[in-house]
Amino acid sequence: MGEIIKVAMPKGRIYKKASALFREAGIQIPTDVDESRKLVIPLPEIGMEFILAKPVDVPTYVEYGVADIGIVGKDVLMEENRDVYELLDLGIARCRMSVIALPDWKPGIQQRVATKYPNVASQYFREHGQQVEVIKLNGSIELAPLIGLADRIVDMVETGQTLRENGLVELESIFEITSRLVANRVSYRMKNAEIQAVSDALEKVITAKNDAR
Ligand SMILES: Nc1ncnc2c1ncn2[C@@H]1O[C@H](COP(=O)(O)OP(=O)(O)OP(=O)(O)O)[C@@H](O)[C@H]1O
Ligand SMILES: O=P(O)(O)OC[C@H]1O[C@H](OP(=O)(O)OP(=O)(O)O)[C@H](O)[C@@H]1O
Repeated sequence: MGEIIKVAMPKGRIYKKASALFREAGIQIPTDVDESRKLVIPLPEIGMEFILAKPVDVPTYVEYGVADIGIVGKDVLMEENRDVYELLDLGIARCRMSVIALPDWKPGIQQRVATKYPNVASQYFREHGQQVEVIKLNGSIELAPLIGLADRIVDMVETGQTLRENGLVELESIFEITSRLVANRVSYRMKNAEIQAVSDALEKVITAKNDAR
């Protein structure tokens, strides 16, 4: 028997997609974690222990080594800038990070930008030589231009439904987002066989899916 791998799993929309992927890879992880309030879930039968975390905190648990591996969106990795080893692009929870505004938006001096991703937004506007004031929000970002808090927002677009229903337009897509498998750098060395086996099993399923496209 190998060592137990501690896995930081994000609660919410990624969990559902990730659990489906794990199961396709032959790793029978539970699908009903949302129905319980339990946060640490021992799964000795598959050599794992799940830590159910808020998505944005996953890289923190992995960097500090309290989780050996984790699943997290590229958006969070870009924003949090934690020292973790990115093992695999899982290809799930696909969306993009974009700059968004009302259709009549015009460039101006010292504009305000609202976002859940202040580091990503600040870097983007710095690189584009635009001076903006970045305002951090925690959700419903699309509200900000509608009610005059900000001129533009930086947020995720998946289907575009939120934009359409609020009369907003995408000015530019900054980068593509999918969920990633990440590992703690020390764990990756110490529990290499176990972690690599999980990564390989997932990669096989992802490659088969890509080939079928
Ligand atoms: N509309 C979307 N389509 C696809 N993936 C998305 C979408 N929105 C977010 N994601 C991905 O899912 C991750 C988690 O999003 P989710 O909405 O579950 O959590 P959250 O809003 O950060 O957390 P919480 O709801 O607990 O505050 C994001 O970091 C991103 O990678
Ligand atoms: O293009 P769409 O398919 O409409 O998806 C994009 C929306 O999904 C995310 O919001 P989420 O559901 O996480 O809500 P919140 O960030 O406002 O809490 C994102 O912040 C957008 O608002």
